[in-house]
Amino acid sequence: MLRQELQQIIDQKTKPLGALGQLEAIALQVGLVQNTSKPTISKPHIVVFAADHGIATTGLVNPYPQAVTAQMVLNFLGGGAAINVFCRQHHIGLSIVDAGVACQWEEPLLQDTRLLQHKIAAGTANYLEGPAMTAEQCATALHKGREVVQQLSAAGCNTIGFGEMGIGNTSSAALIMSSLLQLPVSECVGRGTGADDAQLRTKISTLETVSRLHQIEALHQKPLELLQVIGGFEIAMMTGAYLEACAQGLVMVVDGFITTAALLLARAIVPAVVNNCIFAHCSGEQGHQKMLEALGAKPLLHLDMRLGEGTGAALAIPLVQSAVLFVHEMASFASAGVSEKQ
Ligand SMILES: Cc1cc2ncn([C@H]3O[C@H](COP(=O)(O)O)[C@@H](O)[C@H]3O)c2cc1C
Ligand SMILES: O=C(O)c1cccnc1
Repeated sequence: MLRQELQQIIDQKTKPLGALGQLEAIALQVGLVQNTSKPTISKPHIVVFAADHGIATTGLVNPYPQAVTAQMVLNFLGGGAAINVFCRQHHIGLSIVDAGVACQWEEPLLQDTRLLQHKIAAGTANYLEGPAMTAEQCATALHKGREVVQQLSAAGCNTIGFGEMGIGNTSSAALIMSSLLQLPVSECVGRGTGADDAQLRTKISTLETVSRLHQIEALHQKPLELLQVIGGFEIAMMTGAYLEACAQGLVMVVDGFITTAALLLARAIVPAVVNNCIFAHCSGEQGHQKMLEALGAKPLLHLDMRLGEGTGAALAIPLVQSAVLFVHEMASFASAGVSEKQ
């Protein structure tokens, strides 16, 4: 049995039993995902999906203006965002996807292959007024997310993390969490990019209205409908991306609040998707810890980060690499002539 074989390899390394803690669990998990006693991390990659949210034009749920989404996409392409810094530091590949940013790019950006152009529409519709997207838009977004992962997998990437950029998307994530975990909206909504007390009260009451309007409580076994009525294009593409990464046998490193909400959707569609997931960190966004508990996840890092973009995943990928490297490179008690426990 592979599990026993891997455990034995780990236990025979020159260290007290279990002394590499969570790294040992990760080594075992990566071996099982890759179905080998010699796990490897090759071409680790982060994909940032960017899209706008109709609700963000109201200013009821987001401290920053909608225009920041497009501005941050330009910042990603210019190499100046946090995710750029961490990916450069750790030699992680980075792709930026326009899933539905509310702007018209001009030349030469339209020809710039570093921005994957999968714009479904210029932002979702405002879900205070109706469904965020049509069923067709939702299906197309899921499919595009799958395609992005297929291409990376075909190019030799076996470890992937997802990030997002979309002003207002902590609201979609909170509604997804509320429905799928059957929790009151108020327990799922956090301050996002920094709502003050008054803004937080408005955000909660607005999202409670949305929850009633679309009866999201009743959609907990209908993840696609839920995604369609209150989701975002970046969240839909991430959901498809998780499903494809699972189908391709990739290791997935899960980032923060919004990316975990997309994973909750993917899990509602294919429960086994979580077997391939390593949880990078516990975000400072209220609600993330409860999401992680619901998934039975033990995040690697606790840094009070609440940024998104895949930043937590980028910081955790080196730890996953360390876990795999010790399996390959550490001596065993026998090979190094070290005495075992009496
Ligand atoms: C400059 C800036 C850079 C960011 N990078 C990620 N986010 C994060 O904040 C947004 C969600 O928060 P909310 O729901 O409160 O709008 C997302 O775009 C997320 O990725 C950013 C937000 C800002 C302002
Ligand atoms: O945890 C996250 O991913 C997060 C939290 C707040 C704002 N944006 C992202």
